[in-house]
Amino acid sequence: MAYQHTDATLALMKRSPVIPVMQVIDAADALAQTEALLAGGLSVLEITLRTPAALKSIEMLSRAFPEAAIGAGTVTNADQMEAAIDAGASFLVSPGMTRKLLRSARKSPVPFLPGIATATEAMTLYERGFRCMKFFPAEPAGGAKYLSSLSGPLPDLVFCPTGGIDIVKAKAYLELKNVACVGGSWMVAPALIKAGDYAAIEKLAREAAELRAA
Ligand SMILES: O=C(O)C(=O)C[C@H](O)[C@H](O)COP(=O)(O)O
Repeated sequence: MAYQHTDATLALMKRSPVIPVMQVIDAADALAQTEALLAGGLSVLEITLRTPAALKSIEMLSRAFPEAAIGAGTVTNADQMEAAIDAGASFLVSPGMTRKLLRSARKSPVPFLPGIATATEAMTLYERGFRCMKFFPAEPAGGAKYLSSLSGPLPDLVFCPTGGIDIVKAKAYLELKNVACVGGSWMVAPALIKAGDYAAIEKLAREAAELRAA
């Protein structure tokens, strides 16, 4: 059975060439990061559920910035999926996929982007009706060359590579025909956040927003 949010997932992936993968410290930081990223032209934002402030931030940001797509990342179990949806996340991302997550995704009102790192995992998801997937961890798993090799036998699949990507690598991934967008944290690096350098975040976001998928 085709995954019901496939078209919505694809539209989301095509909305922006880069999805920033954010770790938020607190509400003030979440707000400042989001303002900088939006000012730079990136409007699909993934807040990882890796910090205690994540869920509350998703709730606050999705109210404050209805023009942006505020999603939840690092969704590794069904309870987190439910909590992220309750907080108002407009999409959900996982580094992988489990049976339970896929079952919950079928009931979710918002798109879910599951992760794969091998041809077998990609085929398993395809068998379950998914066409859109995260390729994680992109660089350690084989990089652009590896992902490009999947497009021959698996031409219907569309990927968002994430993990170890910077602006230069992002450009190479976006040239692949099976890539719609890339994910990464380089424009919201912990050092920039620690220094409160939101101007640099805006500048890096602008540079990322100017990249284009082939
Ligand atoms: O949290 C998740 O859902 C993940 O899958 C991991 C993140 O996407 C990567 O940590 C981002 O990669 P970097 O750009 O190398 O920091």
